[in-house]
Amino acid sequence: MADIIDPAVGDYLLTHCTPADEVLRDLAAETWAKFPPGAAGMQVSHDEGALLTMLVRLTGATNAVEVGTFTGYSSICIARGLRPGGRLLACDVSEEWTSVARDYWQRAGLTDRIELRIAPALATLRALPADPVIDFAFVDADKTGYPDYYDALVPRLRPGGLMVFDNVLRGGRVLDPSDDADRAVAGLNDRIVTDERVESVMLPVRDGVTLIRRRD
Ligand SMILES: C[S@@+](CC[C@H](N)C(=O)[O-])C[C@H]1O[C@@H](n2cnc3c(N)ncnc32)[C@H](O)[C@@H]1O
Repeated sequence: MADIIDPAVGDYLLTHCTPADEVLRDLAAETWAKFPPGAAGMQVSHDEGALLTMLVRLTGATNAVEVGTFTGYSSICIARGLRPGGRLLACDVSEEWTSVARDYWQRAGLTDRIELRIAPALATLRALPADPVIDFAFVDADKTGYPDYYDALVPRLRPGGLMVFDNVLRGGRVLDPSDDADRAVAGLNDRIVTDERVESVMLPVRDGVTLIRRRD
């Protein structure tokens, strides 16, 4: 996905947040070595991962959900921010990609914190209890599914809980959507700002992230 800021500034950002540890560096290197750029490029960047860890910590989360795990970078960042005893439910459809994630969860000592559910994420989310008990959710999967993920997650988010949606700018194409994925994300972006259940802010981090907090 095209960066929306000057690449040189993007590189500067990468070197001005808490550095990635060896596990995350090795995971990024293995992902790029093993998969074609079109797939490897799906991985969240290091600065976005650091942002996720910080947001999870600031939320004091113990119960987190991720939609779109791939090889595991963002899941490690989320799981590391959870309070002791916290759990992350990681949703994906790919055994192949998430087998890399499993290896790195092991290396990071996070296997007791992360449960992987291989199934279409919407079915997984809809099967969760309807109670508002989720503290933190990160959505980074198929873009046409974003509106449904939002609708499944908002009622399950506790008051004060936080959701993060990735790629909300679609390389800037939300201004003039050209395909179904662009239209789905642009439509959801418009809907979120009128949803009185939540407050939100869109940040120009990489391809754009929206932070959505359920009102108290
Ligand atoms: C952009 S990647 C996620 C990147 C990941 N957050 C990371 O940091 O590496 C999108 C992932 O969503 C998964 N995905 C696509 N459609 C899905 C669906 N309907 N349900 C669950 N996962 C899906 C893909 O298999 C892929 O691993």
